[in-house]
Amino acid sequence: MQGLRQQIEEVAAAVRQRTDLAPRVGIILGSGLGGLADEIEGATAIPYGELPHLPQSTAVGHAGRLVLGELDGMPVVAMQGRFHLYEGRSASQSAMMVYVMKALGVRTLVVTNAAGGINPQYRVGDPMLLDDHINLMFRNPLVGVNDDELGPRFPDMSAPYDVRLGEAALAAARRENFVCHRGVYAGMLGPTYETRAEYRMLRRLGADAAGMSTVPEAIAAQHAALPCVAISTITNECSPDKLGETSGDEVVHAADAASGKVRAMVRAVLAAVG
Ligand SMILES: O=P(O)(O)O[C@H]1O[C@H](CO)[C@@H](O)[C@H]1O
Ligand code: HPA
Repeated sequence: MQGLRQQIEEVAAAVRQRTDLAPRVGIILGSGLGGLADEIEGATAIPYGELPHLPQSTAVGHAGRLVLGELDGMPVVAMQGRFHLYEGRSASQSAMMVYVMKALGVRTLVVTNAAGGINPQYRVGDPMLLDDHINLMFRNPLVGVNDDELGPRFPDMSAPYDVRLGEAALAAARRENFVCHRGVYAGMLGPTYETRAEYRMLRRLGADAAGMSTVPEAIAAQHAALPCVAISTITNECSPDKLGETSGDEVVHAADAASGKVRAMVRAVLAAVG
């Protein structure tokens, strides 16, 4: 067995020692969105430090543990904290948990994140369903020898985000009467936020929002043939003509304040998974 697959199996085996629950949906909780895990019933929480091969999660607003249990009757596993490239992780490390979740039984992945709104129509607190992304991290989790048991050497990326499940998330926004955009996420390496000129460039490239995560996870999901839905919360407005200062605390606070909208959308996806 190749190194990565062995690590995946060992992490999954360590999780199985802690709970019999076989999760069907995996949820990655972004900055300020970890509170959704508190709604999981019958929860088993496992700090990443108690699992093999996993680094500590160091990002602000990321608790760093896996939570397994039921959300609206659906068996789920939630990552309360993710691994970013700017924490010094390789793209492969930052995406490994996607394969672990699949090994545990997950068949759908829901990814959430905090992002800067580049589209001038976007306001702080608005959710954005990812329609597509642009990988400007210049890193890819699939670099290296491909393990054909995990997925194909050259995965198709023409539609990385599941349209039907995305529609269910948008329908929740319509039902609950809040604005939800559908747009393109630019994945940046970070940890600096972007300069005015960079935001202007990103807009010209066709991006609606920018963040420092999600892309490696979505690539791994595509590689592993896991349908994926991703939702950003716009935490700072960064159209170049009205750019102010941004801080990590401001981002976490804005994501937390708007988290009820993302929670409603995640629940709608769970209901649509059936
Ligand atoms: O994408 P998540 O993990 O939500 O976090 C976002 O917020 C942090 C910056 O404030 C970066 O980590 C960025 O990617
Ligand atoms: O403006 C941003 N840029 C990159 N990542 C982010 N995460 C939250 N806001 C931002």
